[in-house]
Amino acid sequence: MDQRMNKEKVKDLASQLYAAIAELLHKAAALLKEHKAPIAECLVKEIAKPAKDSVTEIVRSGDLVSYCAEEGVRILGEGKFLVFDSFPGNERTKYCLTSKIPLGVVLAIPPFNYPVNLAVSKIAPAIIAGNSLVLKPNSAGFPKGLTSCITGKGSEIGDFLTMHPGVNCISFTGGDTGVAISKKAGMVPLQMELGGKDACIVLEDADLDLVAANIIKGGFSYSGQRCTAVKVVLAMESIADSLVEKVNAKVAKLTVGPPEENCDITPVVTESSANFIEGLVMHAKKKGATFCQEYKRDGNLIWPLLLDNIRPDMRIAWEPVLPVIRINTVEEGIHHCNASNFGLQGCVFTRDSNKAILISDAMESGTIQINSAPARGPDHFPFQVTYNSLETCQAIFNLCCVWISRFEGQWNWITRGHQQHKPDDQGEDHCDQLANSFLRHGLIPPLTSTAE
Ligand SMILES: NC(=O)C1=CN([C@@H]2O[C@H](COP(=O)(O)OP(=O)(O)OC[C@H]3O[C@@H](n4cnc5c(N)ncnc54)[C@H](OP(=O)(O)O)[C@@H]3O)[C@@H](O)[C@H]2O)C=CC1
Ligand SMILES: O=C(O)[C@H](O)COP(=O)(O)O
Repeated sequence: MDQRMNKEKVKDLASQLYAAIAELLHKAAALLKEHKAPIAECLVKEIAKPAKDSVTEIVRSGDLVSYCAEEGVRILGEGKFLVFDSFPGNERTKYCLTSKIPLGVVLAIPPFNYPVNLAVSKIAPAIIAGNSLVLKPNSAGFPKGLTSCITGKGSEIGDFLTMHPGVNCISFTGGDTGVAISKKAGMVPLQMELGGKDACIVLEDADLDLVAANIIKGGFSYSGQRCTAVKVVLAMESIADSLVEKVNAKVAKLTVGPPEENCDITPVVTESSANFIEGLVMHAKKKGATFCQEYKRDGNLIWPLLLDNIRPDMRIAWEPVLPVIRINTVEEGIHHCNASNFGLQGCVFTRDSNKAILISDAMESGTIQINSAPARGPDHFPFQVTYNSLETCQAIFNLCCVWISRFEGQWNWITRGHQQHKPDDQGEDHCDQLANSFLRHGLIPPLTSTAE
């Protein structure tokens, strides 16, 4: 009896769910912004992100949480209404209503480089859509059970989490690890944002001052460790000398040192990262690349370096090291860009808008910026990717499809369409799952048995 009453209560609450969660998210956003200074300090200490960029990341994350709350209530409130006779051979005897329902438990795994922003970009959409969430590695501020945090090394606990039968969706951002996860995870929806090899194609007619400024911003901010960093410059031979000169002049002005002092270039995240970069630099040197600056390293701190006359047979370096490949035709540039499997973003610099559009179309990357460096933000813009960067979309819900038959003047609800969630060990049905979801959200009190 109590169970039934609670299920009724769940139905009553359904219309309030999104609005109630949106309120929680707005509170979380306000908390994030209120505590931006101590949280940013953690980023400075843990990942050596320059202090001002760390604060920006927290503020931007707060804004994103609020944005998800606002958009979520609108988007999730929308459904579809289809009529049977819109497909050949049918009469209007049936209708179909679709709405969105939660997937269940979402496992969120963000990377090191935007630990707050890329965590909230998974948390907020999952939560507003009515899911509960397990985050590796951090989370706070929601009712008990709605979000959980499991810390540990990915190499040790990763398989346990990603192959856990209670997980209904995995939202991952990182490198090749995502490819391995996709092979192990089985039949759960995956949202993957993986690495990018973002190319910057520069044509003869480009505004070279603008290009140089964007190469510096795109290639060297957070020491080149953004997935949207410019990773290779593909410059037409006729302007390459002039462009390299302008970029070099700006590289010389970059400050190098600790994140606390807001230096432009700060230590890369781990010693193994620094060793990896050094390996690539040494390989390029052996193969005859032109070093525009002296290669300099102190521990994990690597001074910014532009490597000119890079050829495709060199294992091209990135992070605070930026390679320049000189090209003679646009086709050559497109070919180098498309040789990578990591088509996250790219950019084209030219004054010719027709060419810009044609080249953008030919570049096999999710997003191409014209006359501007690659960037994910503003965070509400679509962030499309191709190939091993995989599909990206942070909205997390199932489409709940309801067919309605009109039969002899009556409306019959005949089926509830697909639900991709895995039933748990207790064989929860959809309504139980919703009820438990509400419980987890703290929107209804726990069931108490009055039967005895
Ligand atoms: N496309 C995009 O939007 C973005 C992509 N990136 C990419 O992320 C990469 C850098 O981030 P990084 O953190 O080094 O990436 P990794 O792929 O190494 O790690 C990403 C996350 O996965 C965890 N992990 C590691 N092994 C496993 C496993 N077996 N199962 C489950 N989880 C696991 C890591 O935990 P642990 O740290 O404990 O190992 C970490 O939390 C770069 O390639 C960058 O291009 C970064 C930002 C945005
Ligand atoms: O994916 C990343 O590395 C960050 O989300 C980059 O965001 P940005 O390009 O807006 O700095």
